[in-house]
Amino acid sequence: MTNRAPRSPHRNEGALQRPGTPQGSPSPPRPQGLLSVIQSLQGSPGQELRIVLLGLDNAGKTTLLKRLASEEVTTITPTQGFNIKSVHSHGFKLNVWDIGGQRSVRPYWRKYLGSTDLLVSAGALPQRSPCSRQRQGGAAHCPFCPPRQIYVIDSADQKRFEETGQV
Ligand SMILES: Nc1nc2c(ncn2[C@@H]2O[C@H](COP(=O)(O)OP(=O)(O)OP(=O)(O)O)[C@@H](O)[C@H]2O)c(=O)[nH]1
Ligand SMILES: [Mg+2]
Repeated sequence: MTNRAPRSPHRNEGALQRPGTPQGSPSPPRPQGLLSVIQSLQGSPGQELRIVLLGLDNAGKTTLLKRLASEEVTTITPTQGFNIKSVHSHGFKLNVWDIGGQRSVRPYWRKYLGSTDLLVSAGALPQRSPCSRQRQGGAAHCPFCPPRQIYVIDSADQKRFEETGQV
């Protein structure tokens, strides 16, 4: 049994900010959920998409992955490396990579980010992480992993996950 740190405050830290939203200004109404973003992506033949879940430890990535795969979420331990699941949803084959967020794993994040269709950021990413610059303005492109879309999970998403189990 692994001792977990208390829930970290970073779960929702910055999560209300969409990419490029200036700090301090009110968030604009969120026009679409994660499913809508997935549906907006034109996948390869067979509508196969590579989705990477990235975020600090304890942000809820593995929980989200399990919910996507309609699995029980009672036994969740910190992810040491990564988990991958293929989920069929709404005509898409979603290859979802859940990357561990602990500090010891973060140096390896960029190795998982090549050819990514959709990066789902669970809460704020550290300033020096591969994709953090994209979230801060949209102009600077990460040389390692230009995903086609970035979606930042916000508190409304968290609430919806908890209440309905839907993305
Ligand atoms: N209240 C609440 N708790 C959640 C939610 N999602 C996950 N949790 C809990 O938060 C804890 C951490 O969730 P994980 O899914 O393991 O977090 P993670 O981002 O995968 O963490 P690492 O694998 O360490 O990077 C678990 O105890 C979950 O039950 C959520 O939406 N709401
Ligand atoms: Mg995990």
